[in-house]
Amino acid sequence: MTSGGKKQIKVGILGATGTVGQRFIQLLSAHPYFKIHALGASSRSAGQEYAKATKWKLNTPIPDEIKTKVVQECKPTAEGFAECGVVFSGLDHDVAGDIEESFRQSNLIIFSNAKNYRRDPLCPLIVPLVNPSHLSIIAHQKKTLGLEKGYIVTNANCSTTGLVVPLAALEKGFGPLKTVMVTTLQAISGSGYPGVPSLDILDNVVPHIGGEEEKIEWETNKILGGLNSSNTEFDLHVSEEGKYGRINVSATTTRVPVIDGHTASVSVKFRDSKPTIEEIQKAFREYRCEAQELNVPSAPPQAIVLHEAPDRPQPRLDRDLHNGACVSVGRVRPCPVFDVKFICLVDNVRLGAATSSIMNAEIAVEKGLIV
Ligand SMILES: NC(=O)C1=CN([C@@H]2O[C@H](COP(=O)(O)OP(=O)(O)OC[C@H]3O[C@@H](n4cnc5c(N)ncnc54)[C@H](OP(=O)(O)O)[C@@H]3O)[C@@H](O)[C@H]2O)C=CC1
Ligand SMILES: N[C@@H](CC(=O)OP(=O)(O)O)C(=O)O
Repeated sequence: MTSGGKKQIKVGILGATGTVGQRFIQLLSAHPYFKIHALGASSRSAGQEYAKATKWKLNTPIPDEIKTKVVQECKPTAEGFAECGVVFSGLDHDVAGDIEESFRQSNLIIFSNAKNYRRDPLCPLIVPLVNPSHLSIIAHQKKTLGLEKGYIVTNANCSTTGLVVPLAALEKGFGPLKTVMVTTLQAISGSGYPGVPSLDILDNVVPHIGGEEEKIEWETNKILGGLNSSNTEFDLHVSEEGKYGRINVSATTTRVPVIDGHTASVSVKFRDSKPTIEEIQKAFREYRCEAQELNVPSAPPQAIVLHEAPDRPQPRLDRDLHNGACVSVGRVRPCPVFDVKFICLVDNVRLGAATSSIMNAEIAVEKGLIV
């Protein structure tokens, strides 16, 4: 089948019944490059029609052609997966490691939301509005593992995703950063379904999300860092020549009674420069990235939407901008301790998860890594 003159690639979705899986289905149900071919979830869901297996929570209906599709077990040999040109994973991290590896070993291409392979030295950790150049390590991943076709690409933790886009704009405009302090206010949907009990989150703020702070502190440096000249090793933001060093990132993460949309309060110190607030606002406004240059279908017209009003961004008002594929930034102001501080907002299930995986795969198609 073709769409817009291009042959559509059959795709599978692992964890198709979950919070991220549902977004995959919504976003892929009318996609110009990809056509949903196989759905996988746990043995609790396998063998059932999708509409019966899932607790659909989105405000658009389950696409008709998906409703009656039978959910498979997450095995590369299960019906449909072998023909898939890409397999998207929204699997729980407890099971993602082994399942994604079994798909890779079967020479399938995985774009994963789970944390399991983000720190793997062979796997790119890609925020599509920041570092798709890291896809260049794929040849090395396949060669090292002796695989002709299979590989794994990961996308970042959802809060990290919202943070690194404005940080990338700052580094692009004014050179390396030295220190970042970030405090998040994270939506309930970030913990999947059914997630945080209502008696814990209503009328409350929970000042702890297990493992989240360490992920933000570590992932930021892999994403904003580079690859060596032979495309075989990530520098984790430490350049050989000493031009830049690891960014010190300190994160505090909290859960708040918002359904979708992670907000973060960020303070930044530059390593060498001292731009004005107007120059920083201009850098945010004018930030452009490779996904936009390649004009892939999910790339937002603006990677960063800069809000002028003093009470924006807000999750309820701003998370749907550009179909949840951009980062909103506002309240850019001087920081009396560091150099600048601002607020950012990301839709945690779209750009923070499913949209990033899809955009990464679109970029991989454009780079000839998926055929
Ligand atoms: N929600 C978010 O904002 C974000 C989530 N992520 C990551 O994405 C992944 C999915 O998260 P989310 O959608 O929120 O989680 P959910 O809990 O909502 O969904 C989990 C999915 O994993 C499946 N699953 C669970 N156990 C097994 C198993 N043993 N074998 C096969 N499938 C299994 C579930 O199937 P079943 O319905 O049959 O139980 C379900 O489809 C996680 O790794 C998460 O960390 C990343 C960024 C943001
Ligand atoms: N921990 C995130 C969501 C998530 O699953 O993150 P990760 O993919 O990094 O495990 C949240 O609670 O909002």
